[in-house]
Amino acid sequence: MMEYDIQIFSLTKKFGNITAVDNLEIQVKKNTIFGLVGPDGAGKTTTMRMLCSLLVPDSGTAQIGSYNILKENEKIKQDIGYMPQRFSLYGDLTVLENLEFYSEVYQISKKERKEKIESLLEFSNLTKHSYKLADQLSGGMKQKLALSCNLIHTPKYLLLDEPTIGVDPVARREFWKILFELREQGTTIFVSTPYMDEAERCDEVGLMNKGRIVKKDIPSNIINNFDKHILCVYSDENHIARNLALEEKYVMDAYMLGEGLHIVVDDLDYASEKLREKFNNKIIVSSIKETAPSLEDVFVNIIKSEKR
Ligand SMILES: Nc1ncnc2c1ncn2[C@@H]1O[C@H](COP(=O)(O)OP(=O)(O)OP(=O)(O)O)[C@@H](O)[C@H]1O
Repeated sequence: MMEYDIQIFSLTKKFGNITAVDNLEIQVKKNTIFGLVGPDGAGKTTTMRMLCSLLVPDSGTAQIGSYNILKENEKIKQDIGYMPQRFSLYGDLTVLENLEFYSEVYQISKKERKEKIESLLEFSNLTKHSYKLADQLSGGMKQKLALSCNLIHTPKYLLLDEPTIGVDPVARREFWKILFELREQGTTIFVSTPYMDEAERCDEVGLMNKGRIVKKDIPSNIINNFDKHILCVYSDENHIARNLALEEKYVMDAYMLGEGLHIVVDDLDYASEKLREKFNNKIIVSSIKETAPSLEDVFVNIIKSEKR
């Protein structure tokens, strides 16, 4: 039996002189969640559109299950659920009517339809909202309905393009609970996300930049293999602290993350002593100490070092 459900081989797509996807190679194991993260314009959407045969690559190919995206594009569509960034729900139709509409699109037989819709409503906690108009749902509920519409034909592979963008953290967590359940049921999920807490929940995560994967591993490995130290500074004037830090040769980078200023260094003891001296009399520092790197720290550093 094949170990991988999604295999991408040297996939490339150009738009004029922009190489949106550049010789991309990714393998996604069966029954796992693969997370794609990266700055705007990295090529995530273009990759997904090629994977579900909505866009023809310039070169390279991909295999989804036993299907090749170039040769069996119609068959692939039956096995894939693809939720684009702007998935269209019909706002003036109810939750139930939206699901009925998509059952029609996917030609689900009348017999199967009722049962499938009921189970999806249940699954996504929308049963008691089924007579609400889609327009009247909260952002989180809209996304759950959109996901349900994409599950109506019981796809084996799910491609989700930033499915929780703009959704509040509690609703995002609930959305991810559904993804975990789908994984339990045997679905392989390829999801892009701008949120690092979501990236950390994936079995494997790929950082994409300028059309290429620049880092790919299980999230804990990415964090543990980071070979620099992070000093976290809390002060009354974080932007001044940042500018002062950036003047120093031994400081590789400094940026705000959450409430604190993160300063990237090689030699922790040397840097913290030097920085204390530098900040002294200029700003009030309430704390300066090492903090464990997060996935976001690692990614910020990789993307910045690529720019340099
Ligand atoms: N149809 C198109 N015509 C021309 N250029 C395009 C087209 N689609 C994408 N691009 C360009 O290709 C690059 C990759 O875009 P893509 O949308 O795949 O990135 P992304 O990582 O999904 O970013 P975002 O998170 O902002 O959607 C960008 O430079 C974009 O401007």
